[in-house]
Amino acid sequence: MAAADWGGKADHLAGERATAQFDVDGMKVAWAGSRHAVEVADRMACLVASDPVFRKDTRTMLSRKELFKDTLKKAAHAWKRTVELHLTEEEANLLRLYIDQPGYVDLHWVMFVPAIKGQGTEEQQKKWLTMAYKFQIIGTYAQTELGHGSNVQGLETTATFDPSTDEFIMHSPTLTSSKWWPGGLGKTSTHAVVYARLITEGKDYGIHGFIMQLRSLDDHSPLPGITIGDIGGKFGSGAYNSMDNGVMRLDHVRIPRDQMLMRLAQVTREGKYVHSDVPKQLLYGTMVYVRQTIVADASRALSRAVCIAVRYGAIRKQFGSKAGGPETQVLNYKTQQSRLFPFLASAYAFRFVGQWLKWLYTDVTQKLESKDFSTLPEAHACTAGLKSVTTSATADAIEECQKLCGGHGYLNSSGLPELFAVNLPACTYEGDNVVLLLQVARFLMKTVSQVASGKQPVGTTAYMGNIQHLMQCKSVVNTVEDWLNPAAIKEVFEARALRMAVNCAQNISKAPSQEEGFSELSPDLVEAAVAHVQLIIVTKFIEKLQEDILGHGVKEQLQKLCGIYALHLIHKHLGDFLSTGCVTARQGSLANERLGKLYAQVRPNAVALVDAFDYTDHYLGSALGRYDGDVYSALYKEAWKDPLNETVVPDGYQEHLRPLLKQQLKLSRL
Ligand SMILES: CCCCCCCCCC/C=C\CCCCCCC/C=C/C(=O)SCCNC(=O)CCNC(=O)[C@H](O)C(C)(C)COP(=O)(O)OP(=O)(O)OC[C@H]1O[C@@H](n2cnc3c(N)ncnc32)[C@H](O)[C@@H]1OP(=O)(O)O
Ligand SMILES: Cc1cc2nc3c(=O)[nH]c(=O)nc-3n(C[C@H](O)[C@H](O)[C@H](O)COP(=O)(O)OP(=O)(O)OC[C@H]3O[C@@H](n4cnc5c(N)ncnc54)[C@H](O)[C@@H]3O)c2cc1C
Repeated sequence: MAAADWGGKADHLAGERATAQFDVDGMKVAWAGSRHAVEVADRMACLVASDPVFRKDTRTMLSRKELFKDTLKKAAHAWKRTVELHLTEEEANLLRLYIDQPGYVDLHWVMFVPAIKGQGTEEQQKKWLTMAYKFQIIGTYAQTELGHGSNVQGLETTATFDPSTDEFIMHSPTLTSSKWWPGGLGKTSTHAVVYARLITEGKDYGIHGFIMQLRSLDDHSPLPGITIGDIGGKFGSGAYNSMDNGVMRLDHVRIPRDQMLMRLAQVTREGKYVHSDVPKQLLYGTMVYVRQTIVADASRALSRAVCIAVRYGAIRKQFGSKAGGPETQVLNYKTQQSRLFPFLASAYAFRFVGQWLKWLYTDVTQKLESKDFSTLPEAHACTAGLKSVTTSATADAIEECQKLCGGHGYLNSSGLPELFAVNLPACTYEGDNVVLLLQVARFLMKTVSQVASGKQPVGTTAYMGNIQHLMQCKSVVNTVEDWLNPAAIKEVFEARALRMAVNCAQNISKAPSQEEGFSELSPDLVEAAVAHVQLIIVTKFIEKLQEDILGHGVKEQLQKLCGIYALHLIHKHLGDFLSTGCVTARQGSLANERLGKLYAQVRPNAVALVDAFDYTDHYLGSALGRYDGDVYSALYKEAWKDPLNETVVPDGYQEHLRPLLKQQLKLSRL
C-alpha cells in the first residue's frame, strides 16, 4: 500500500528495507488481525488518500472557523461516498478513521448510537436508530457538566416528570449544571442523549439517559428553552479544534415521557419508577464500549508516532566517526534505540491487547443479552485499566517522539504536534485516567478479599488464586538468556502485581475505616492497578505468540518485541520489582543487558516493522515519516505553504517594522 502511495520515486530507505529479516506482508496480517482486515484497510486508506476533499496538509494553518467548515465538508463528503459506494459498516468506520479529523460524526457513531442501543427499549431503538443510521438526525452524548465530569452521580441537570402532561421537564438549575464538553453539541448536533437526575413523585432516582431534540430540523436553530454554543478553542493548532465541543443550558424544556431511555428503568404513565432486573451499572455501558475502542485508537496513534520517528531516525545523520567516516544515522545511537524501541514494542503490545479487549467486550455483551451479568465487573476493570495505561503511555510517547526527531519534530509538518494534541485528551475523556485506575484498584481489593475467603478468581485475576506460590516465589532467572523465557517473565509480573495489591489491602485494613484507608492509600492503589494492567498486556502479548502466526520470521520479530515490552517495564519499574522482592538487583541488571541485545537485534528490522503498520503518507501526514524517506525536500516544500510566506515582505512591515528600523537608523546617525 504505502509503496503504491509512494509512486515509484527514489526510495531513500531502500537500504533499511533490504536488511529486514522477516516477511513484511505477514507482519501486516498479524498487525491488522487478518488478511481481510489488511485488504479493507488498504482500500479505504487509498480511497481517502486519492480524494482531494480529504486533503489535510494545510489543516494547521486554517482559522478555527475555516477548520470547522472544512470538517463539515469532509463529513458530508464521507457520507456521500459511503452511500454512493454502498460501503459496509466496517468500510465506513475505516473511511472515517483515515479521514483523520475529529468531528461530530465520531460522537454520533461512537456514543449516541451505542447509548440508544444499550439503554433504549426495542421500540425506542427502532424509532431513533432508523433516523440516526440515515443521518436524518445527528446525535451527541451529553453527560459532563461544567461542575462535574468524573463524578457522574454528582450531575445536577434535572428531568422532573409531570404526570399532568406525560412529559419530563429538562432543566439546568445552576450554572455548574450547564452541559459542558459534549463533542458536536456546540454547533452541529440536532439531538443528544442527555444525562439528568430523574425526579418523579417528589423523589430523586439519580442519573438516567433521555433523548432530546436540540435544534430545528428545518433551520438548525436551537429549540425554545435551549441555550447552546461552542466552549472555545483547545490545545494545539488544528488538532481537536475541528470538534465543536459544546455548552448547553436547559430552561424547563419539555420532552415526552417515552424519550427517557427505558431499558434499565421506566417511569409509568402515573409516574411510578420501576427498575428492570438488570444492574444499574449498565447505565455506564456506553462508556465501557467507548473505552474499549480507545485502546485501539491508542495503539494506532502510538504506531503513527513511532513510524515517523523510526523512518526519520534512519534518514537523519549527525556526527561522523572519529576516523572521518560517514555520518551516523541517529537511529544507530544506542540512546535513540533505548528511547524509541520500547515505543515500537508498546505499539504492537497495545494493538494485540486491543484485539483481545474487543473480543472480551463482545463476549460480555453476548452474556448480558442472556442475562448473565457475572463478567461485567471484570469488563469494567479491564476497559478502564487498559484505557488508562495505554492512553497515558501513548501521550508520553508521542511527546518523546517529538524530541527523538529533534527540532524538525517540533514543526507542524512533522505531524507530531497535531498527533499529540489530538491524543492527549484521551487521558481525560471517557474517564480521567487516575479516576479509572482507582476503579481498577477497587476491583482488585475486592478480589483480594474474595481470595482470602477461599473464592477462586477467574479471567484476568485468575493468577491471584496462585497466592501461596506468588507471595513467596523468587525468580529463577540466572543468566541473560533466562529472560527470554516467557514463563519467567510472566511469573515476575504476576508476583509484582499480586504483592502490590495484597500490600495495599493489608494497609487499608489497618485504617479506621475501609473508605479512609482507600483514600489514604490511593497513590499506592494506582500503582498496584498499573502493575495489574501491565501484567494483562504482557500476558496477552505472550498468548498472541502461541497462535499460528504465518510469514517468514514474523513470529521471531514479535517474540523480540514482546521481550522488549516486558523487559523495558522491568527496567522502568525496577523499584516495584525490587521492593516486592520479585527480582534481585542482579536479575534487574541481567534484564537490562538482555534489553540491550534485543535492541541490537531489532535495529535492522526497525523500518520494516513500522512499514507493517501499513500507513499511507496521507494518513501519516508527516514530512519526516514519508515512506520514501525524502524528508528534506518535503520539509522544504511544506515550509512554503505557510501563510506567512504568501508575501515576501510581511504584513505589518509598513506599520511596525519600517518605522522601527528607520528610527533606530536615525538615532545611530546622531
Ligand atoms: C470529519 C471526518 C471525521 C473523521 C473522524 C476520524 C477521527 C479519528 C477516529 C477516531 C475514532 C474514534 C473516536 C473515539 C471518539 C471518542 C470521543 C470521546 C468523546 C468523549 C466522551 C466523554 O468523555 S463522555 C463522558 C465520560 N465520562 C466519564 O467517563 C466519567 C467517569 N466517571 C465514571 O465512570 C463514574 O462516575 C465512576 C466509575 C468513576 C464512579 O461512579 P459511581 O457511580 O460513583 O460508582 P462507584 O460508587 O465508584 O461504583 C459503583 C459500582 O459500579 C461499578 N461501575 C462503575 N462504573 C462501571 C461501569 N462503567 N461498568 C460497570 N460497572 C461499573 C463500580 O465498580 C462499583 O462496583 P462495586 O461492585 O460496587 O464495587
Ligand atoms: C476533548 C474532550 C472531549 C470530551 N467529550 C465529551 C463528550 O462528548 N461528552 C461528555 O459528556 N463529556 C466529554 N468530555 C468530558 C470528559 O468526559 C471529562 O472531562 C472527564 O470525564 C474528566 O472529568 P473532569 O473534567 O470533571 O475532571 P475532574 O474530575 O475535575 O479532574 C480534575 C483532577 O482531579 C482528579 N480527581 C478527580 N476525582 C478524583 C478522585 N476521586 N480521586 C483522585 N483524583 C481525582 C483527576 O485525576 C484530575 O487530575 C470531554 C472532555 C475532553 C477533554
